[in-house]
Amino acid sequence: MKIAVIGAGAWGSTLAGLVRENGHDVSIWSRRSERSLNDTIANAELVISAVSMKGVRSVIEQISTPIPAIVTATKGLDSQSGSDQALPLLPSQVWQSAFAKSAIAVLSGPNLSKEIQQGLPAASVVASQDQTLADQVQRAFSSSRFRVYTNSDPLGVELGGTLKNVIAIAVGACDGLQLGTNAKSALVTRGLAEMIRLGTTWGAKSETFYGLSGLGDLLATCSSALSRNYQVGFGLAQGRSLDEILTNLEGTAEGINTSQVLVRLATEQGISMPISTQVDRLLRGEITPQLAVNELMQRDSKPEG
Ligand SMILES: NC(=O)C1=CN([C@@H]2O[C@H](COP(=O)(O)OP(=O)(O)OC[C@H]3O[C@@H](n4cnc5c(N)ncnc54)[C@H](OP(=O)(O)O)[C@@H]3O)[C@@H](O)[C@H]2O)C=CC1
Ligand SMILES: O=C(CO)COP(=O)(O)O
Repeated sequence: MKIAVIGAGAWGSTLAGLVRENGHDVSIWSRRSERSLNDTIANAELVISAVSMKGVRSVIEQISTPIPAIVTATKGLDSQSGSDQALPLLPSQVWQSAFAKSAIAVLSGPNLSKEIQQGLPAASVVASQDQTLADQVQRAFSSSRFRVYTNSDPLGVELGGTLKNVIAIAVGACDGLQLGTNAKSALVTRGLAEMIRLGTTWGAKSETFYGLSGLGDLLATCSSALSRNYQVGFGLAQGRSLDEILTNLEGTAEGINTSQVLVRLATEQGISMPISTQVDRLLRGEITPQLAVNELMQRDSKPEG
């Protein structure tokens, strides 16, 4: 297949490597490429977008050629949408609104790019309402070291990968404060409950969040110092400023933008997101990591659920 990958960051380069290894004809575009974006994607049967959320709209605006099928691997929420109770758009929805006729799939899962680049085994999920596309993408990526499942709940798959980044910041802070394994397990579990509460209110299936793109990615991101989101939380707990952390961070931590968009809308909609709310306050410099822990521990007693 002729495949074009947009974005030559950590994830775009890794994804390009996976499909190239499977014998596909792969071209990759970045802002530093000499070849234009439109030339790069012309005649591609599949376009894979792995740009960070802040680049999605600007990339789309540059495209003037039709695209038959798009796979988006971005994990974020669009900050230009989602006011007055309207839901913020997910990356696939931004693509779909610009390319109404294109088939769209999302790729998400516990996929720390550095481990995949080292050749370590991993699994992922491709979700689409178009089963033919999901099957095609599954075949394009599957190998003895990259196992791909299909899923028919793209909204749940995309939200899982997006929301877990906020929880990973919380867990990074928990580890930075050396609060122990019990606290970390509680955060991950209650974080998942929060993801499911919001996700199902927004229309995703609860069971999707127990799969690779939800719980799977939550576990990967919350247990690895390779995660940029985890590193942000860890650094804040060690007393470093967000500016200093971002200056030294290798790559994008989507949870920062996601928490802002998410918490604003969850508050408007009356959806309880206590962990995400404390992460948002922490990132805004409104609270210290230790005070955020105190606030979470001293919330009103309630049944689990
Ligand atoms: N790294 C990982 O392990 C994984 C990352 N992801 C997700 O993939 C996305 C990209 O992550 P990653 O590659 O790690 O991040 P990097 O920081 O390594 O790369 C950022 C990417 O976004 C592009 N980009 C950023 N701003 C713009 C802009 N204004 N216009 C156009 N392009 C822009 C960059 O383009 P350019 O190439 O031109 O510099 C680059 O390709 C994120 O949403 C992330 O959550 C998902 C799974 C795993
Ligand atoms: O999404 C990821 C792993 O699945 C990458 O996590 P970070 O963006 O936190 O590095």
